[in-house]
Amino acid sequence: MFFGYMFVDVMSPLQSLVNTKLGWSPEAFGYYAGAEYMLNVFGFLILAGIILDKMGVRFTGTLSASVMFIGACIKLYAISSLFAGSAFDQWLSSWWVEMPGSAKLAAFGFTIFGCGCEMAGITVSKAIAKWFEGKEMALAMGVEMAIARLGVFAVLSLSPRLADWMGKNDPSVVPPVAFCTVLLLIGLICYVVFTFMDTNLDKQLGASANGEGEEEFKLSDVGGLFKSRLFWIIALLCVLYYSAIFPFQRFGTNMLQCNLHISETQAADLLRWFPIGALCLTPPLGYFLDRVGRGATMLMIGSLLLICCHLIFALALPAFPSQGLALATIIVLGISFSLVPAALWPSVPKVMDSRYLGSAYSLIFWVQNIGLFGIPIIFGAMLEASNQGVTDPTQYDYTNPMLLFAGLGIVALFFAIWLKVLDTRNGYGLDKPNIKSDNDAVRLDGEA
Ligand SMILES: NCCCC[C@H](NC(=O)[C@@H](N)CC(=O)O)C(=O)O
Repeated sequence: MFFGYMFVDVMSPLQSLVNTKLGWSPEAFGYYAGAEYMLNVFGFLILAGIILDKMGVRFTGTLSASVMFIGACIKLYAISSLFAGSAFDQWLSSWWVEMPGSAKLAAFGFTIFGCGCEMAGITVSKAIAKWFEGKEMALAMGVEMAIARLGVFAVLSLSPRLADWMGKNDPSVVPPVAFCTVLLLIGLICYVVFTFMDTNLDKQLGASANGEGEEEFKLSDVGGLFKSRLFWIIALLCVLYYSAIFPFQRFGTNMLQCNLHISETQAADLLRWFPIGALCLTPPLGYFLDRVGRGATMLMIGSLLLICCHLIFALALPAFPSQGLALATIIVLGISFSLVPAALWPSVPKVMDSRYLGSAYSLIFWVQNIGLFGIPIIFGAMLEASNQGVTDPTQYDYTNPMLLFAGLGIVALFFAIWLKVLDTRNGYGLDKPNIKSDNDAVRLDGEA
């Protein structure tokens, strides 16, 4: 997940470079960014859930890491000089001309990568549930997410610098993307190593031949989930919250550059503190959740902080272009980005039957992906509409698109409050600790 998240955001700090070098408009960049989720939105994630439940974490993880690598290779080719000016490029550029050929092919590669990455996301959640059942599951998920955030931090730091690899006078998008593609290959090898460890775990547990697939995926469970009010509250909270987070990560560098009138590298250096805040806080919050609880409250506070931060970016930062204000807001947004993920993902097993937990995760990811696909496109279009006639990509006005993020946060807060009310009324235990008694622990020490 570390290398996967690096690849997801490798182009985020390079928006203006991509604009000048490859001719991608903000709208084209928005389409490219949304492409990661396209096939997932059109049902791939549901299929991924079925594959995961049928084939288990070893097969699905290896498959997803391979798909991520293949998608990355396509994207690398799309932005390279090998593709530029080729007959394929000319043909791709000849239709839907607002979207250059390189952007179309890169978006296609990103779509393939996105299928692998999201499949890996649900597989990792299921693997953690398998390895840490009855133990510190929230802490384990928190550490996994922290490692992923470290990847975002690393890539925001490295990407602009790698772009200058050939010299500051001739920056290029190719070195950072090539670097992250190689990392994905290393990630695939790491997962293959994990499959041997997982086989050993099954042997230790005396599990059946493949030790997996206990939770059969039933289509009727999907129907049941769609009829569940609780499922929709969680899924909608998830999509609204994350739609104001991940797309922000992608456009944030340019937003800071435009508001603060600083270089791309300086802006990326500021933005990288956002995942760092989340990196530091998500594991301790997972630990807290395992032992003390307060998951539903954390979801409310996290949504509230999100709204405040995006309102500051939209309204206060253009009026008071201070790096200090930007940094403080980024850090608070990082705190919000710890509270909600730390509480959200371990809450799902509390309210969903373990029989269809894998399917529940994949369906929540699916609903979430619809937002992650659509919002960057809407955001890019709003940015373009608010900046008619602006040709310099460092002079955009980000007020309206940032207000969109704040609006998403307001609706997310509404769902967080609703969840808290239902939890108080029906006693789902979302505010209760995960670990009831250390004596209940199973799996790692093999004792029931
Ligand atoms: N094991 C993964 C838990 C979910 C982590 C969560 N990621 C997502 O929700 C992804 N579907 C989003 C994406 O890949 O863009 C996170 O907080 O990072």
